[in-house]
Amino acid sequence: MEEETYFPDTDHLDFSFTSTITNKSSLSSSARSSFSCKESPTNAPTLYRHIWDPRFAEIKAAAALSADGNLQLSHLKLIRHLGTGNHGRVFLCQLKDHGGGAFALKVIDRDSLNGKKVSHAETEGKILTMLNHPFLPTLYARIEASHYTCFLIDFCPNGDLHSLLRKQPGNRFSLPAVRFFAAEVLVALEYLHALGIVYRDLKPENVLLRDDGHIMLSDFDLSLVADVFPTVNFFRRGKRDRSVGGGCFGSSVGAADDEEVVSEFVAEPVTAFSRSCVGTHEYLAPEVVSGAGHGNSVDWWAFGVFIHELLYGTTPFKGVNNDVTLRNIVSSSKQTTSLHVAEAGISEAKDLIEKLLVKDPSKRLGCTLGAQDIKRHPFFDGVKWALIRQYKPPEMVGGVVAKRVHVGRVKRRRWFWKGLDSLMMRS
Ligand SMILES: Nc1ncnc2c1ncn2[C@@H]1O[C@H](COP(=O)(O)OP(=O)(O)OP(=O)(O)O)[C@@H](O)[C@H]1O
Repeated sequence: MEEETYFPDTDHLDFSFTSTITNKSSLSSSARSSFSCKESPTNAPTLYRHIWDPRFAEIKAAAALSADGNLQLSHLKLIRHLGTGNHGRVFLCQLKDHGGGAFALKVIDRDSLNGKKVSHAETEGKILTMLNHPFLPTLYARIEASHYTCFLIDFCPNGDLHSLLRKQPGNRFSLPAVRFFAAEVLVALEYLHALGIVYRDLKPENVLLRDDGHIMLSDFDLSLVADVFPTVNFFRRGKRDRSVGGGCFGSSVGAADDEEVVSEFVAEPVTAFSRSCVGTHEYLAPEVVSGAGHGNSVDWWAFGVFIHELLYGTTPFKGVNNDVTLRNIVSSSKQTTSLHVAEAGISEAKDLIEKLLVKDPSKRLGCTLGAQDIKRHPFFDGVKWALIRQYKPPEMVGGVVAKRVHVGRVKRRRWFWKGLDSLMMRS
């Protein structure tokens, strides 16, 4: 790796956090909306983890004041509206009397949802309770109040990757920045798959940026929850790859002169199966478009489209309208981009994209051996996966700036749901 990349040697790692402030203009709903034709059934238990997280202590202190010991809407102060999605609105908020920490409150008005959307909202609630990962939202509380279901999660003050991409020269990120974001998304997808969750809606709009510039994947309403049957696989690798392989899940079990056999833990939701037509047109995998049925493979396809978009500023199959886009995705002709990027590492990036955008899911990188197979690709050479949380996020136009968000100074806005308003006032 070159010295200026965002994956420096351990000795030069910047362990300090980049404090940042909101990029307000980017907190709008996306132009490329997701769609779905079918949904997954689910329930939604509530559980809390991260007991070491001081925000849980603040929430516990606030909740202790209520009769039932649960956090109520009245414990929260809404600061401003952050955005509106298909299922509800998201607000910036903080606890009224305990500390100044910022949260995002996703408010779903159940009365306004039809059957399919109710199920999507339940799926999202179920998945949020399962997550415990730095690149995924933490569910601090689920609040049921009247016909509202509310999820209290981490606030991401730096907008989303799509908005940030549009601010860059040429609407594209530098290759080291692409590697940084792709690596973090890969780790998040690996974790989701290990839990049996097929994400199904990867796109830059759903990759939010935390205050420290690291990512948070959001929006799980289209996800599919399936069983995982972890396996241990054996494969041969060249000895030069030794530092890249299985990390804490892999170990070497045999060796030749220049090759060794390595065992590797693979946890992919390989039994996940759905015929639902869900996702965002430009990101749909061919098996989704053709209705042949799909599983975990769709996320690895979308990962290829995602890297392409970050690198070239456009998705590879985009047509003049959605129908043409879908035709391009399933057409047998090989898609190549005519866009030219001359940067060190571009041939590795192109190779990775090609291996992810293989139309046959059984031959697509990642579909059999999971994320580890993708981590081993030369595009990610030099990435120290175990230290990924410590890498310094890239500095770029319109990106994070060195100032921590202070919710107390954000101008308070009127919001529109009078019912919600009155619930917030009740003690
Ligand atoms: N945790 C968060 N921190 C900051 N802003 C957020 C957060 N979650 C959501 N937002 C903002 O609120 C908007 C609405 O988010 P939401 O998840 O409800 O819908 P969406 O991303 O548009 O997708 P969908 O409609 O498919 O659910 C997003 O576009 C984003 O800008």
